[in-house]
Amino acid sequence: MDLFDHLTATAGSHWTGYIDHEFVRRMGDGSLPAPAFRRYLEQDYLFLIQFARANALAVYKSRTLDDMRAAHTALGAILDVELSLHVRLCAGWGLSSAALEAAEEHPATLAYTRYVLDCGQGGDLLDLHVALAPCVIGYAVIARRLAPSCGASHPYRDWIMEYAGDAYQSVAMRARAHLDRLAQRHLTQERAGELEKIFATACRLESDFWQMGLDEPASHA
Ligand SMILES: Cc1ncc(CO)c(N)n1
Repeated sequence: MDLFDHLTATAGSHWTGYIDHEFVRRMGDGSLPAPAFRRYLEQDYLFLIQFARANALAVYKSRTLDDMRAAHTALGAILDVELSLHVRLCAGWGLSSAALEAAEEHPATLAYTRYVLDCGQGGDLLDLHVALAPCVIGYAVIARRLAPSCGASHPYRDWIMEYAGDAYQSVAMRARAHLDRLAQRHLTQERAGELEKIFATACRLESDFWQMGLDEPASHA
């Protein structure tokens, strides 16, 4: 069992509530209303910007070149791949770059992103990577579960295939392996409880992020 398996097991319903959230299920069966998805896409653009900052913080917090390179690679993947794909996906859903730039952060976006940044600022690199694990690795798990039921005309195919595709899956696998290397160096019995709490909190905040899409669908477009 690696650290990620341990964290998902101890997070229990916080983890399953996140990966099995109604938003995810309805995205999977195609019944998610388009305005809910648009709201999610708009806020996820703002999320990704803060997520890039969190990875930049991981570069800064690194004490070894291996850690620094791992965070730098993740930062590059967000800035050069994920954000460009996201902006293109948004355009396909009627959200222009101007609309994305004018969007304001929803409290659920603020809460989640600043929580992750605070874990990194107040803690060390392991705290930060544990706070990031539900995002990076969680999305790979979610998309892999949705992919088999995703036919050619599925409305959310582009999103599902982006995260289920080899490029993203290997980013997530590398993050998972790196998390385990960090744990081997820094995880002590005394720290375990605190890290489990960080992971479970991040899962709850991811669930709130899905819920925001359902509760506050985009009014425009
Ligand atoms: C809210 C959220 N969590 C994780 C990811 C994966 O990068 C994302 N794009 N958005």
